Amino acid sequence: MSQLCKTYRAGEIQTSALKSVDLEIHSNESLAITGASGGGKSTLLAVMGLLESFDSGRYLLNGIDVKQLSFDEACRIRNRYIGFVFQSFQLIESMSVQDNVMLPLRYGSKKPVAEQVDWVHFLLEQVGMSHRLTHRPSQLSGGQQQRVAIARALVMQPLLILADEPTGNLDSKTAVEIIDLLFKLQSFGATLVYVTHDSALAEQAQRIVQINDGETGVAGAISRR
Ligand SMILES: Nc1ncnc2c1ncn2[C@@H]1O[C@H](COP(=O)(O)OP(=O)(O)OP(=O)(O)O)[C@@H](O)[C@H]1O
Repeated sequence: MSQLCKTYRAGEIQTSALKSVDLEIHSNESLAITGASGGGKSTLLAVMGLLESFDSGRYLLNGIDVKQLSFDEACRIRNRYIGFVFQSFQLIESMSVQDNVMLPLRYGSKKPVAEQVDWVHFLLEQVGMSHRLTHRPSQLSGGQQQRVAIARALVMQPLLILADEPTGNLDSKTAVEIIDLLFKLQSFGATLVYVTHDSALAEQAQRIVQINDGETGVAGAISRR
């Protein structure tokens, strides 16, 4: 993305969240986004994940010019290629663990239901949650909820995993386990981008980008490896 700008508008109030962001992310790399509170990290992640629009600048996602996408095309690409993990897990309370993970398949997969169920069970096994298939999210610990959210993020085999403070609500031991899990996914070929305030967690990424006051630093990204 280059010279990307985003202003939130609510009536008379305008907040310039991204003023000029230049960022190139390579396939299969891991990138941590850090910076001061209110600097635009979550907004940047939301724009990257096609959850938020932007006003000006250019964003090419896997060669696709995002500005040219219709709403429906953006939804389809988001569901098919991008997996999200949020600080607050964002699981649907009225659904079981299994149904939460299955949800993206309902809209984006033509596989027979039996195959979908097998795939969901396999993923839940990978994140250590296959023993809680029928539980509701509130019946799980924070770390368990995040594991389920990660299984849901993976169910469409996304090329890009976007995680916004994925460990923000977890104790430090569980945080390390969750970050390790995210890196395991990256090692299978996905690109991993995560926002964190925790400098130790940020330093595990191949690159760290600082965003403050809506702008990436003068050097853009700091190369770590
Ligand atoms: N939905 C919204 N409507 C209006 N302004 C918003 C909205 N979301 C964020 N902002 C504003 O945009 C700016 C960037 O917010 P953002 O949440 O992206 O920052 P952040 O770096 O993720 O912050 P934090 O580290 O505190 O989570 C802030 O000034 C914020 O007040």
